[in-house]
Amino acid sequence: MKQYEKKYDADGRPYLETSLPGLLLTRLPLLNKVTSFTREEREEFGLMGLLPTHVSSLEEQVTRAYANFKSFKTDLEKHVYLRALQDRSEVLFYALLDAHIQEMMPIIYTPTVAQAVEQFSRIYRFPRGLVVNPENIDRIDALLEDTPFPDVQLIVATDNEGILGIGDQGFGGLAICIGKLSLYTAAAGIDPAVTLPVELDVGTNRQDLLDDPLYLGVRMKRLEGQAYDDFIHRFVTALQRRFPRVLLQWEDFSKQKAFDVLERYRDVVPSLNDDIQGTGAVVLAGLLAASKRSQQPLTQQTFVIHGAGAGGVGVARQIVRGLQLQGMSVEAARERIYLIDSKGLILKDRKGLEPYKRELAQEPSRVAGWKLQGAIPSLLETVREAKVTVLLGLSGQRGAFGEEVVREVAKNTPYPVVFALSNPTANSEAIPADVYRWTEGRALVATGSPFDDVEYEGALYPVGQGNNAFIFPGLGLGVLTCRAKRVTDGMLTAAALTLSEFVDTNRLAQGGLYPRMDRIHTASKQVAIAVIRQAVKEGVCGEQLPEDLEAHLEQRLWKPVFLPIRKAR
Ligand SMILES: NC(=O)c1ccc[n+]([C@@H]2O[C@H](COP(=O)([O-])OP(=O)(O)OC[C@H]3O[C@@H](n4cnc5c(N)ncnc54)[C@H](O)[C@@H]3O)[C@@H](O)[C@H]2O)c1
Ligand SMILES: O=C(O)C[C@H](O)C(=O)O
Ligand SMILES: [Mn+2]
Repeated sequence: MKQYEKKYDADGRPYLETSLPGLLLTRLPLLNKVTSFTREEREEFGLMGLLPTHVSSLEEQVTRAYANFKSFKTDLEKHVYLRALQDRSEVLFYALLDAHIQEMMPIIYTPTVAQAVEQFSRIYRFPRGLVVNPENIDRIDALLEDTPFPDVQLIVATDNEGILGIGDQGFGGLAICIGKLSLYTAAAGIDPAVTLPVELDVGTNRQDLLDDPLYLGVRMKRLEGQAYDDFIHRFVTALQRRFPRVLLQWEDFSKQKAFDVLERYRDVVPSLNDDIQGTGAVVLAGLLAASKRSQQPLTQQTFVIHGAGAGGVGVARQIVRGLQLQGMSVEAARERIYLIDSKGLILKDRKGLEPYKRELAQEPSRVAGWKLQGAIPSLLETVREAKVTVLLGLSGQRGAFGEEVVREVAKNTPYPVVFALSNPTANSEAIPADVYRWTEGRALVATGSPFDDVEYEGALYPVGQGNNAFIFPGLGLGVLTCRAKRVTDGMLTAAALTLSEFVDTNRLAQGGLYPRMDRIHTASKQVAIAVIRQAVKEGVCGEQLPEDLEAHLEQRLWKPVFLPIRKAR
């Protein structure tokens, strides 16, 4: 169904043209102006007696919506309110978000989105996105014909197995795709009408979900092996047929599947895995900012990555690229990175070592002289013996960076770097206030979920949010704008370098390694420009763009304003 067409009047002013009846306009989130339908529109669409007398401005509506938002006590209630608002009027939702991004980001995204995922079958309201499951995959071409908008350019899809740090969530993972796409629009001005969240409902291994009478997903154990691969393959090939230029973001796939799916399709459709690549880029940006702050070159650091899944390995790979740019060989760079999973330090001689961990496993000879309690070095032992200076947490293990470990890092360097990147907040490897205390305020800290700035001994330390949200919206804007055929590693590195330069000097001097969240628009635009320039360099652009990219981007951004609506004649 074509809901509307965007047109321009004789003076070049945009308006929406639709043939739908008035009542439907009040039910469709991209057409609904709520109390802002003008007198002319009310007249033209037969809404005269159906709406309140006063015609509100968008600002008045934002004020009213904000008061409503404030009236809710819990974060989950606030989330439900915002999501319902989004389903009622996208313009109002994004205008409200724009005005209060710092306050509302944690409600639509981490940490509250984790509760929304867990409670999804209880808070469900309106359909949003596409649900693909083993019962309808046979008709995938027909499903893709029925999307609410005919020009899908951007998809976030999940198989729900590794949601944030809370694991297999079955059907509820759709809430993450919705949240990520909201950020694409809020941060990078992507038109909501070209986005589509996709639920790949391939089952769940959570017995409690399967036993829950209210659970909304397919009631079966997860598809695995060939059946899983076939399912994904049918989805991707149907997408290629229907939306050949769509950018596909894989989200919260777990471990081996995350790597397999990314590799299988990254040269087939423009696609990225946010947890592997977006996270890698955002962490490299933070490390470069840390290095600027401490005046200690990246090449002199020794890294521990705690957690060797999509996030951890993605970060390791991107650090290797960062070190290569500074003149190190791949081999030397890999030797600097110690990857730790639930079994301890990953060594090359481990039996049954998963393929995606191999490139980053260390030679056993490198730990031969270490003083160890057991056969495999623990986190603490690795930090001590390898003289680690940078701790990166991507394990989802709450409190994994305890006092002993952090103090040990602080012995090895004047500027210990501690990034507790696991989400949501409850899964954070450390609490920033503790880290500052344990390091006498010397640490350079970042977290995956938002934390308040910390006051320590009279000084204020802003805690930067090291979250891929600083990468994917700008990356997507860049890819869509130049119609890039691929998402390359070079584009992610370019995004990281640009973001690292973006933190202002004052904030950096206080130890803030990422911009404040209310600068995410400007940061995303700069990321987009860097991505486009890199795409041009690598010859993967599908479109020639004008020299003044900033102006070009500015005029193509979707903005939350009510456009006039006219009846199609
Ligand atoms: N800040 C960000 O932008 C960002 C981005 C991606 C992931 N993350 C976070 O990283 C965490 C992991 O996500 P993922 O996508 O890599 O998941 P994943 O399922 O792919 O991998 C999880 C990994 O955690 C590790 N792990 C589990 N228990 C451990 C233990 N006791 N000790 C050490 N390691 C252990 C394992 O190595 C496992 O491979 C999550 O909490 C997620 O929120 C943060
Ligand atoms: O969703 C986030 O907040 C970041 C990341 O993609 C994650 O899985 O934790
Ligand atoms: Mn994720």
